[in-house]
Amino acid sequence: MINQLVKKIKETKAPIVVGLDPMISFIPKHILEEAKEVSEDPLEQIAHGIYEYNKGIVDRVWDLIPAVKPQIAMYEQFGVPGLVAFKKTVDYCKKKGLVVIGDIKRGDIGSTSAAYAVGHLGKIEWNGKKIAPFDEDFATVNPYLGSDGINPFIDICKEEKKGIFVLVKTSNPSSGEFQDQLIDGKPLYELVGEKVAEWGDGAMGDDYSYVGAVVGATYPEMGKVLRKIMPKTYILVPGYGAQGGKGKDLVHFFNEDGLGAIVNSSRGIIAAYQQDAYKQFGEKNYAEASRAAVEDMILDINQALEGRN
Ligand SMILES: O=c1ccn([C@@H]2O[C@H](COP(=O)(O)O)[C@@H](O)[C@H]2O)c(=O)[nH]1
Repeated sequence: MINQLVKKIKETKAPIVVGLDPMISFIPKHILEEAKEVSEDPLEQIAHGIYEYNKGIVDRVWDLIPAVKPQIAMYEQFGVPGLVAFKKTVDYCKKKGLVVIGDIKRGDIGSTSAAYAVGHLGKIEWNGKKIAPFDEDFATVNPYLGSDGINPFIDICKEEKKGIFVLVKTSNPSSGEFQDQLIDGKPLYELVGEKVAEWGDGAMGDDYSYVGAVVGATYPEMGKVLRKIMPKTYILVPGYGAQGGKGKDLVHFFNEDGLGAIVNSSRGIIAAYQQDAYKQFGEKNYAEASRAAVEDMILDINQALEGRN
């Protein structure tokens, strides 16, 4: 799947991911009103609204982008109907030819990690049939439990040609509390980066590894260091837009050939119609506003990359 992701990034010339992190306050009124007709159950109404809202955005941006990143928490909060909306979103995006990164941030003791890996990236066997439960192409993984927690994901990635992005340096303000702690003079995120490169060596695609890394756009200097430590690792870079990251901060996350990183924006794209810059589109045309925001993001990042040469 890493090969497909790289191919799609080259085709679209868009090293970006649209984060599908729906919140009720983002969903236009006309969609929520319509959702009330489909069920008596409030959770099912919300889940229906989420799916229709996502579909509207995906229909207007799929041709511009290589990948989407649905954040499972935004669906899980609405219980089983929410998870059904997550799965329907994954399937719809894949039907549109998009690479799907499930932002699930899992990781546990080996046996439990194996179950997470099967559920999200692998297949179960039942009555002689193989069934892929959630079937994302990539999943985000938390490395805090060490190799035991990561290896089951890597095994499934090799079997299914899928991939993971391991949290290395996260974008949030307090990420340094643990991740920047020095161990024998080295920050923990560097040690994790070294381990990601090592895990990745055993799981190579054509040019990049199935084992990627998450490094926040809000820490560009650390991104520069980590790029060098993990030359064959694709870096998923959240923190653009709503968290303050800008194209000019991100050039060092990329390799010289302009590959090696893919930048996520969620709220900045899917709720663009609520922002001053795109308010003129209006609520009904929310998806058009998202398309304009995607075009602006691609331009911002590509101009920054061209400017460094
Ligand atoms: O370090 C990290 C890891 C993951 N995320 C996730 O990315 C999106 C960001 O959303 P925005 O609306 O673009 O801020 C969200 O799903 C986070 O859980 C991250 O932000 N930082």
